[in-house]
Amino acid sequence: MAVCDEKGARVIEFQAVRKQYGNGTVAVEELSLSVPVGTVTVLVGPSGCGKTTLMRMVNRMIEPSSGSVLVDGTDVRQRDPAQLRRGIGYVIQQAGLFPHRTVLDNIATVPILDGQTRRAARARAAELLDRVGLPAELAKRYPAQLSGGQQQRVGVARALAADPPVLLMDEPFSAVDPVVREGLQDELLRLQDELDKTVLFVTHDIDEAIKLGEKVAVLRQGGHLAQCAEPDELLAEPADDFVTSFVGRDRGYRRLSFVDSHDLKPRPVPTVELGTAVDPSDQWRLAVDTEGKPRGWLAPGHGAEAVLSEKSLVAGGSLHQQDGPLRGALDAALSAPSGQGVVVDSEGASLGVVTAEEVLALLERRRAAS
Ligand SMILES: Nc1ncnc2c1ncn2[C@@H]1O[C@H](COP(=O)(O)OP(=O)(O)OP(=O)(O)O)[C@@H](O)[C@H]1O
Repeated sequence: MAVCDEKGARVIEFQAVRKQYGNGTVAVEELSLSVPVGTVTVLVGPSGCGKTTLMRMVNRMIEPSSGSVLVDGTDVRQRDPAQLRRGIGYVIQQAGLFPHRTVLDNIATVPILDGQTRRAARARAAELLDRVGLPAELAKRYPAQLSGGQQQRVGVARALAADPPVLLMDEPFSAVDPVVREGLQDELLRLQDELDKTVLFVTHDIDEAIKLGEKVAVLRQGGHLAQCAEPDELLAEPADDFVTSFVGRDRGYRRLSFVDSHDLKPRPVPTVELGTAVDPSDQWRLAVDTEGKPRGWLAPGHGAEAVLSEKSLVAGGSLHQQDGPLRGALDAALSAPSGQGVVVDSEGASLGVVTAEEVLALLERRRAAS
């Protein structure tokens, strides 16, 4: 049986928990898993594999048939459910907001129940609105007057309002489109950097799991824990055929997200500055602004303009942040019209270029060295 057993403090601990529903369905089968303090642990697996059941056992919305769930070292059965839930934020798909309360009052609900004055709770709610990246003018709107992504942000703000040490998030971003979803994921990572909550996050999307989880627990049908590992390890060494097929065919490429690029050396590239005169050339040249930030490429044969303007340029590819994950470097090279990925510093100024060949050669050298 795969077990996720960290040394050190754990906030949530599942000890041989099993759940069989009244109709005989075994949703979770003798599963042990611990969620370390201050980490994001993701439960991922196909539909019906028991993720939600497992998560809801933490706040006693569902009771296990056998085994125990501990929060902060105490069996949750010894805790009063209402009191237990105050210390556990809960975010669900479609946000689950109260439709007849304004955004601000939705966020302030739990602190008011907790005994805060309406004024203090609303002030805190306004602060949280800002923290989850929503403009203050949305405060007086009702949930139906928000987009799906905005509603999800309000859902996250509401869960954070009582400042709970633990957050349960059940497919919170699955109802929004991929672009909004990516924004919400980035926001969660940024918030987590500041807040250091212990988060148990459920998704059926392996990409989301790998992006968000410091630990990823892969479940398979019948609530079996197939593997629990850091994302990099999951991609590098899937425990069995099920995990291999679940993490997908392009896992080699995706794994580059966890490989650093500190020894990748950008090469100098011929550059031309926007707004200046340029001569013709048979090479691709990188166009930059006065601060050295890339603005696009000037194709071979172009030039001889009195003043170089944006309309002469071919749009550039993605940019690779110096020392960022190697996937970014390969992507920059593959997406650039010149085949040369631009490496930028923290200010966004160009440091030079790398080709896909150079990225692969670096990987080869590292492999040989290890
Ligand atoms: N109240 C219930 N009574 C009987 N069976 C249930 C009940 N709730 C869930 N199940 C069953 O238990 C299994 C696990 O369900 P659960 O909702 O935990 O899975 P899940 O992994 O969260 O699925 P999804 O990704 O589709 O939300 C499923 O087979 C489901 O049909």
